[in-house]
Amino acid sequence: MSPLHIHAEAGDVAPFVLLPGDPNRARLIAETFFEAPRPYTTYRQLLGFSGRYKGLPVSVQATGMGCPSLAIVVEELCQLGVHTLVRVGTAGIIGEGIAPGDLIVASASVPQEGTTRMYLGGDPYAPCASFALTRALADAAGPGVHVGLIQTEDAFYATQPSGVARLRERGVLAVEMEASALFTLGKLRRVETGCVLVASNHIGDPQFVDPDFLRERVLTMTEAALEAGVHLARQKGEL
Ligand SMILES: O=P(O)(O)O[C@H]1O[C@H](CO)[C@@H](O)[C@H]1O
Ligand SMILES: O=c1cc[nH]c(=O)[nH]1
Repeated sequence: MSPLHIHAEAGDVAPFVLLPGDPNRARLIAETFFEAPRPYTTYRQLLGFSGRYKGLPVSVQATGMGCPSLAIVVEELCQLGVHTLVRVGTAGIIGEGIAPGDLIVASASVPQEGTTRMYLGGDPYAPCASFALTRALADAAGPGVHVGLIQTEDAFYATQPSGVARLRERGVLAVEMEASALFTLGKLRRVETGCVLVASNHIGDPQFVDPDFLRERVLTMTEAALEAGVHLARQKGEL
């Protein structure tokens, strides 16, 4: 039976899934990288596509913006039998030395959001990504990648330039809106999770980087995520 929001059956979705927030990015990824891409869900514009990359069965599934939407999508993907979930997102720059377009692999994320709090009944927790997947993402992203702590937030416009120094002092590299709930659900549902991001703006910038440049960097990020999946599948003898 199909879950409530991801209108798909077991077998429609590959065990390895990329998770962009933006549905147009999901389509771009499927059309650019997948052999024989096929859509499996369009409900609420949470677009999902499956195909193959270098022989590896892969899917890309839009999560929408924010942890509540991501959590619905991740729960339902778990019901459909996935084992690895990689967020491929965009993020605002906090860390020194990070430039627009740079890639960031999140090893953990400060859960400045209500979804993780609700799952854990308010208990303190440290949402972190799966180690082997994170290492594979960092290796595939190559020289210049930033690896470390990020922060996940509910309110895009609440973080202002005046708040950057405080987060920077704590070692936060970037802010975005989904990773901590993904990492938390990964632990709760026993699936592997990782996150790679493109730095899309400085905090407080009235605009994101140039759309053509962002598109090019999104494709570079996505290729790294897919290569990490291929690497891990080969390591496990699945490819
Ligand atoms: O580009 P995506 O993956 O949507 O990620 C970032 O962009 C959105 C905000 O513009 C939020 O979802 C944030 O996490
Ligand atoms: O959450 C986000 C995502 C991109 N850029 C930001 O400034 N914040």
